[in-house]
Amino acid sequence: MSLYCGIACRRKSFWCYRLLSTYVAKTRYLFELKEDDDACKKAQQTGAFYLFHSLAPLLQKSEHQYLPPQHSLLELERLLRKFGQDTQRVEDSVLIGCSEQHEAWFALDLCLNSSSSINASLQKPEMETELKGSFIDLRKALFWLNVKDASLLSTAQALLRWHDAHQFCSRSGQPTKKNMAGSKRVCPSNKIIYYPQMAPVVITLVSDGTRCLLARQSSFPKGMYSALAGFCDIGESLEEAVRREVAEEVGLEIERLKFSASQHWPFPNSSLMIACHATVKPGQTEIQVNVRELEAAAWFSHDEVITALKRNDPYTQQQNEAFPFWVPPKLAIANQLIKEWVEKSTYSSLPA
Ligand SMILES: NC(=O)C1=CN([C@@H]2O[C@H](COP(=O)(O)OP(=O)(O)OC[C@H]3O[C@@H](n4cnc5c(N)ncnc54)[C@H](OP(=O)(O)O)[C@@H]3O)[C@@H](O)[C@H]2O)C=CC1
Ligand SMILES: [Mg+2]
Repeated sequence: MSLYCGIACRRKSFWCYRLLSTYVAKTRYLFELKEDDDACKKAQQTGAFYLFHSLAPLLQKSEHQYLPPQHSLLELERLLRKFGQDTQRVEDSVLIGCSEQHEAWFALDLCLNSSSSINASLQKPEMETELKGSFIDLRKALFWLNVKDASLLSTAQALLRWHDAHQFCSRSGQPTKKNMAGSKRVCPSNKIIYYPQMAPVVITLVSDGTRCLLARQSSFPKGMYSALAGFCDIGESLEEAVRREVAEEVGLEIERLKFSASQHWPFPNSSLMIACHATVKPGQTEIQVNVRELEAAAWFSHDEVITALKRNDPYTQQQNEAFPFWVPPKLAIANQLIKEWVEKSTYSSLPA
């Protein structure tokens, strides 16, 4: 009897998928592909591949949107041959999800980890012509992609980057070997298993009751302000990390904290963003910017924030000299926090 669902029908697969809900069946199928290299290799035969070049996803423009094209295994092998690469490179691909019909989705970077990466790098324009698309920086692409594709490509980029950066065992110095799905790497000499990692990051929208606090780093695109964010230190709870980050960055003490949501964020090295709302102690609103961390921080009114939320796609708006105040794109959790604050302030200002 199956350990997981009590169904006595283990055959070739781990479980009898027929008897499970669509979501559970999909989850169990992905689990099987991660655990079983043969099942994963088999899934590649009927799977779909998303292509990257130096971590930039391939996108095609169609009417008013950008879409990441899918390639079958046969098409991918033809392309690899055409680009002078070994078809064995398919095994460098990573599993990133599957459809409800169990078509497995993989991602492969045509440049990273290629034995001829210099050639692959030079060939980029030829590849783009052949593929009828462009490899676009993911930070920019996030403005143009729908939620589903953005999430899939973010996972893919994070996983491809992790594999590229973890090719050697930190104990033995020997090359590590990826499993077929790319859910782990193993050192053949000492059997140490390495799993892809995410760094926990807190992101907090601080409010004084009528205004919210937004800040910018010098590395942000011009005019963009976001909620305060910071990596959790070893040994800290989520609450301690938020309290410390707010004190460190803007010199304020927070009073109340409320969890909002979380999000995987692929930049710079895969973070788990944990988003919260916080309030400061009454009357204690004087900001002291830590200039080693931030370029500027300020309180913004409800109306200013509403105007900023309406300014989307600043990459196409930066035509003139002046850069208006704007906030991170819809797909960033900072945007969600800011929207929640605006909605809450709007409702609370309505007469009872
Ligand atoms: N999705 C969203 O809505 C948003 C996401 N973010 C993300 O949040 C993250 C954290 O924000 P940020 O304000 O930069 O963080 P911090 O305020 O913690 O400052 C970053 C500094 O912390 C150091 N650091 C400590 N631990 C790590 C680690 N595990 N990885 C990388 N750097 C570390 C780095 O120092 P050094 O560089 O000297 O090594 C870096 O300069 C960013 O990666 C950003 O992309 C931010 C805002 C919005
Ligand atoms: Mg910070």
